[in-house]
Amino acid sequence: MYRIDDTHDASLTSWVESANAPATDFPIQNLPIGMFRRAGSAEGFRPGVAIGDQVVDLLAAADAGVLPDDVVAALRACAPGQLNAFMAQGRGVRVGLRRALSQALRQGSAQQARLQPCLVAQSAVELAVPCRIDGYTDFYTGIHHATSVGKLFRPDNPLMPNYKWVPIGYHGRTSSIGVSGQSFHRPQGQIKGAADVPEFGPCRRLDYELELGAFVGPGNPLGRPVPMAEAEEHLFGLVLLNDWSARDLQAWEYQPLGPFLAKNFATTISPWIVTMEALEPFRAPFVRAEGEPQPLPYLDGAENRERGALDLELEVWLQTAAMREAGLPPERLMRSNFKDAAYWTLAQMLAHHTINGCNLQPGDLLGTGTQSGPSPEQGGSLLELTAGGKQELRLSNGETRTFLRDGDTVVLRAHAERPGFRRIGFGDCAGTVLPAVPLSP
Ligand SMILES: O=C(O)/C=C/C(=O)CC(=O)CC(=O)O
Ligand SMILES: [Ca+2]
Ligand SMILES: [Mg+2]
Repeated sequence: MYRIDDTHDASLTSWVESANAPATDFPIQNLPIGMFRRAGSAEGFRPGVAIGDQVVDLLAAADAGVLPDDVVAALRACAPGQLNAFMAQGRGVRVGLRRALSQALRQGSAQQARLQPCLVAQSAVELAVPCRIDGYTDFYTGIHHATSVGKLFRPDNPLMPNYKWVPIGYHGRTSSIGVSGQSFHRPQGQIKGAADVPEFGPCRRLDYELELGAFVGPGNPLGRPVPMAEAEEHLFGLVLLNDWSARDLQAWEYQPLGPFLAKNFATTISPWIVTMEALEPFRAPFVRAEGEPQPLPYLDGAENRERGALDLELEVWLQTAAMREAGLPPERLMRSNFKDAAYWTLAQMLAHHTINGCNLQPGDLLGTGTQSGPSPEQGGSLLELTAGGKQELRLSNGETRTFLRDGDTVVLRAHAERPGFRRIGFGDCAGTVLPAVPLSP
């Protein structure tokens, strides 16, 4: 088990000055991992770590002799643009990288001269989906989201009786997962019309969903469930995830098999994977309130009860085309906290996913489901914030929204903070809606 160590020390500062700014998402205590290349170049994407407004080129750092041998071997085993071989190694190698970089990037480090040439400005790079994602599963752990969306879709039966026993999920699609900066065309399809005869056209109720995505590190062999006591060892780290949703397509198509074309046209993730180690100081007890069903034994465990939850602030911001043209920044629509929103922990999602023998693989992505807070203004989707499209949201520039318009950019943000520790951020997860593509005749 990994616990807080000197890499979390709040007094640590870096010789990369921008990493010491109080508002940075990427202080020396974070060290998230992503895939980058110089903007506009045709070179392969390579592994990097964000520090302040810079990226440490990890292969260059390996050549400079700054990283331990097992870390270097795992990084060199990665195919271009694919972190999977590194992810497969598990916690030991990941902690080795964290400790080595924490030492080398510290103020006063003797390795500064060797590491300095391995830095590239974030403003000069482009980022990619960090690994090959063979499997993507989206859970439904946000109980406030499940209850309010359930009321809209099924007024008599909002929260199904299985909800408090089974971490509900569905298998999503990997081909349309993109990284922050992704833009996508408004989907079109079948929309429920009068008398159960559908209309065809562009989605009129386009929405976002505020989620976290957990990347799997080491996988499990087919037929061998991961017990709760080992589940955390299979988690690599977290990103933000926007599960763009076409609510009108969804309402018509979802019964009986669940989401299909309403959710597979685009999914946007943030580029930097914040490791489980960086989040260590923000673990929180997982408590089931009095009177709630206790998890079945295969979803229960001492470590999960003690520290299965995560204290993470989540936010949704919107920048409309008019705001952009007027030079106005995005505006915050809501905030929630993962520990108040999720009915199941990451470890429970992972253990449940494998209990039937299903094999997870390094680089698989588990979406948490929409993380709405307990009060109505904490909805993690427009569907909730506008009561199903019935109450317009008024923006500070005078515009209104029920659902997304073409040109809208949605930005998800997250950070963890706690007295005595540095604030850890995730960077932006931004995506923009483009107009629907007319069908060719
Ligand atoms: O049928 C329903 O109740 C709703 C299903 C979903 O919206 C699926 C989903 O993406 C769940 C989530 O993000 O929490
Ligand atoms: Ca979702
Ligand atoms: Mg999606």
